[in-house]
Amino acid sequence: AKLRNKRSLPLPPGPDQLPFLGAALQVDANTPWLTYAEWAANYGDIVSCRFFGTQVVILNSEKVANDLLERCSRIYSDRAEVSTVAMTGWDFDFGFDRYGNEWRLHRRLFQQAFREQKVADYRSTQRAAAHRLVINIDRNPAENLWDLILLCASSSILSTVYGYEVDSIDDPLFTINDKTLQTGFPLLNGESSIIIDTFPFIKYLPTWLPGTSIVRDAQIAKHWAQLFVNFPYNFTMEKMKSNTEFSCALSETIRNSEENGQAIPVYNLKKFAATAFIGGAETAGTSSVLQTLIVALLQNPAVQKRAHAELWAVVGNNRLPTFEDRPSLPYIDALIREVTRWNPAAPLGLPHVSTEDDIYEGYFIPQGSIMVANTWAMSRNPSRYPDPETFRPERFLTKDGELNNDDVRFTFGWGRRICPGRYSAFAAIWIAAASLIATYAFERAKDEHGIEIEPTPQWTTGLARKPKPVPLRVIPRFDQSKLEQMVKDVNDN
Ligand code: HEM
Repeated sequence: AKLRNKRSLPLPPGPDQLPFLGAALQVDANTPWLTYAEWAANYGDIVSCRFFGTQVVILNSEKVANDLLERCSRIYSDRAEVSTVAMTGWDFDFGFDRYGNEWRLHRRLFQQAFREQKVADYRSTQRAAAHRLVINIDRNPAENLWDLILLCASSSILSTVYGYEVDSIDDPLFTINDKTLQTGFPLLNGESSIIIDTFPFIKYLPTWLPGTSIVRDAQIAKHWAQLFVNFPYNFTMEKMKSNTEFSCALSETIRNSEENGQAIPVYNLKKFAATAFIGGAETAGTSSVLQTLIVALLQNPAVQKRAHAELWAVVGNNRLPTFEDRPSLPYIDALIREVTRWNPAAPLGLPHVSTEDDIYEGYFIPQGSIMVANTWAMSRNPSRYPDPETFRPERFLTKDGELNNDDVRFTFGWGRRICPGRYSAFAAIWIAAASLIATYAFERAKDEHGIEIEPTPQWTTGLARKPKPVPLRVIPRFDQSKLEQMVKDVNDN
């Protein structure tokens, strides 16, 4: 009887539905978060709709997302079955795992390696990657900046996880990383998955038939995904054999588990490590935040000036910033928080799925609902962030210039699924940002008439939102030998 009562309650309000398609045609596929924000204005903080057969619930405020995904995390921590994930070999990423014991094991391994107290161990690695970035910028044309940032993010995480050192864009692992993202990522969106779910027989057709391009593309993506998982893993195994002192997050995990007498299967070890690699290198991660930072600096010269002035006052002109300077540089932290708020790297987070029927504020939320937290709408909440489109790091400072306690946690997800890489991510981003701003000025490019070109990037769409490269000029603040000397000084100390 109780169940019947529940089911007689209304679903949360939402837009009109078409038979079969539901509300699918009303959503702007490039910027769904904007459509959802419009619905929020019409229907409120919790909106329901159907896409094809699937029940979707969109959470537009931090309060509602907290009430459900955080406080009732026990029943809101599953993920959707996205058929293209396995087809592309991207099931190496446990972020896509269904809620259950296997996910729990991966999550536990990950948290041991990336918990808040542990990530201080990775500082020298993160610093080395940031220094390599500023040296590489000196030696490369400005057009390469986006690649060099990706290289910095990948090399930092590769060194942390696998003890693998990448120095240049020519490293084979950098190519594998790049190809994995380029071939896999476009197929992981809802559209490709819906095509396969709606017409599952496509999977079984010979790939030369027209209409099977998704299947063909998925085979290529899978090839790269397998290299992505196996190549660095095999590297670490070889190193561990030849050098008993060799240490990285993966080797530590293996040695700890052997000491506890609970050896972990290779499949799970590979997945734990590859998930850290993909999270650290790209998806929503470090590189897209740094690229967005560059766009923000170009668009807001006064912000760049203030950030550099703070660095100059604290660090001076004879050395590079280090993690020890961090407490004295609150504006740099405020700047990074503002970057993640202003253009959240994952505007709709990563959807959760509910595993039981539930009731919230008189509305029925059926089991199996896809729960989408609209991070974008939360970042535009005018009562918390007045004039939300304006880029203003001061939002995160108190009157006395200290960091306030808004740590933009909502940009990292919710409950049991909250991003477990967030401490490591913020540290890696911090040292890279401080090093970049201390050593270079980023200025707008000029056209042939000497007129500045507006730095308005195109943004990628899909799960992760990041800016495509913008034209710019990169002006060194030090000559090359001085820069190299300062890098050397840090390493010698
Ligand atoms: C600023 C950079 C980053 C942002 C904004 C970010 C954001 C997110 C978000 C929104 C989620 C989904 C959470 C949810 O389901 O509620 C997530 C999940 C995840 N992130 Fe991050 N992330 C970042 C960096 C990283 C890094 C550097 C790593 C790895 C070292 C990482 C590893 C993961 C993993 C493993 C998950 C899946 C967790 C699970 O499903 O249990 N992330 N991240």
